[in-house]
Amino acid sequence: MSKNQKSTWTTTHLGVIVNPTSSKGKAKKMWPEILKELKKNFKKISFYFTERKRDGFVKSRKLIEEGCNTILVISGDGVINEVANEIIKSQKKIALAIIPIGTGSDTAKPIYKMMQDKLKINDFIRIIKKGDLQVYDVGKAKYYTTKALDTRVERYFVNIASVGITAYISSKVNKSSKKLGAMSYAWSCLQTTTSYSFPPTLWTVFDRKDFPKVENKKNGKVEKEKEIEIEIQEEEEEEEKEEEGVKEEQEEEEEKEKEKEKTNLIGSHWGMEEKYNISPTQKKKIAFFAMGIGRFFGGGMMVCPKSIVNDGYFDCCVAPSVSLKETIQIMIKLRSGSHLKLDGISYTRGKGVKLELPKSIWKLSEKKRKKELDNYQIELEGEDVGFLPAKFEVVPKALNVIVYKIEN
Ligand SMILES: Nc1ncnc2c1ncn2[C@@H]1O[C@H](COP(=O)(O)OP(=O)(O)OP(=O)(O)O)[C@@H](O)[C@H]1O
Repeated sequence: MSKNQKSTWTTTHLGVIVNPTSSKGKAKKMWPEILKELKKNFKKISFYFTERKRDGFVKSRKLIEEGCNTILVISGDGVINEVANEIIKSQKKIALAIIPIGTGSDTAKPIYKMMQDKLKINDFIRIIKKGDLQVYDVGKAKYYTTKALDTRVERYFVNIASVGITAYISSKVNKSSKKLGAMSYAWSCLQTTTSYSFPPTLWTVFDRKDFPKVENKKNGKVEKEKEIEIEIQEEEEEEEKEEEGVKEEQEEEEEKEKEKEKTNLIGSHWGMEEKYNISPTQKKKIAFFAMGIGRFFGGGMMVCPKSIVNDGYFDCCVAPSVSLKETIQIMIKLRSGSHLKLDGISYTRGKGVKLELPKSIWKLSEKKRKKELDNYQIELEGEDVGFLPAKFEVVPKALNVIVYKIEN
């Protein structure tokens, strides 16, 4: 295998998964033409349409059982994620290929070196047949799927995972008809920025590796990190003052004990500490925390512009909670990746990340806590999948992807 971990792959049995609903039915319309071309190039083809949400998991398991050695996904990021999960879990050497037809299609952007919009069906098929295979790291996320925080699952991601306003936006976009196409994200972003309450969040990066410092430019200034930093300690003290006199001393003691038990049970110790070097836990009100194997999310926002798909690290980008105007400024700069120059943006690498809820959340009534958890959602490849607390780890070189290589 060459230095950049590329090799050539011959597809002997091609499996295809088509999401007929992705990009408002575009994949379904294009399928007859795609199938005709595929038949000219591949001897053995099996294919399925996804019939409902999460059907990508089921249909890709079928293709793996049928012995396919390449699975081509014709869809957006959501179904790509489902198929990638089954390929990784199978532990078989199966190549993932993509014809990106989705609303956002962010996963495919590094794979096709941003050329995907210029490529025609024939080009995609030629690339898949040529079989330039690249090894990808993937992320493994462990999080809660219910607001009662009683069900915990693991799921892989091949592009970006994030929490904060970005996950909140994803949940809004996914509930919408996506009728504005890629603009759906921008529209929901504008609507959400005015209604989202930026919550205090705790995060720990494991095996942290910092980039050399980027100089801040005056015209791109947002409030200094120091100014927006909210110490959770202060908040807790304030809340405690408010609570003073409301509860009997004994009741308070009992509550503290219960709280301790609960935070110990939920996400406070997930075995990351033994495995990696720990950096100090940060406590801040944030706009978002994104960690990337890939570079893009939200339909073309380059949140992790320095990310390398197989360096063994997540690129972690943390945006502070600032004013509405400045949040919009960050969102605009995300399109070109120039947000890294803004004050208050933190950008580092790590092999693992732990994201936790502030302790103050346990002082809320169950009803209020469940409502507050809307601000602590997690999105993987644009799908809102669950809630904090959560841990994320890089699984190095876990997936083989057929990529576009510029030919001389
Ligand atoms: N036949 C179907 N009916 C309803 N939902 C489906 C169907 N097939 C797949 N899904 C679900 O649709 C969601 C979105 O799919 P996908 O990501 O492929 O398209 P998209 O939303 O247009 O693109 P992107 O994620 O790139 O914005 C996924 O959660 C998937 O499970």
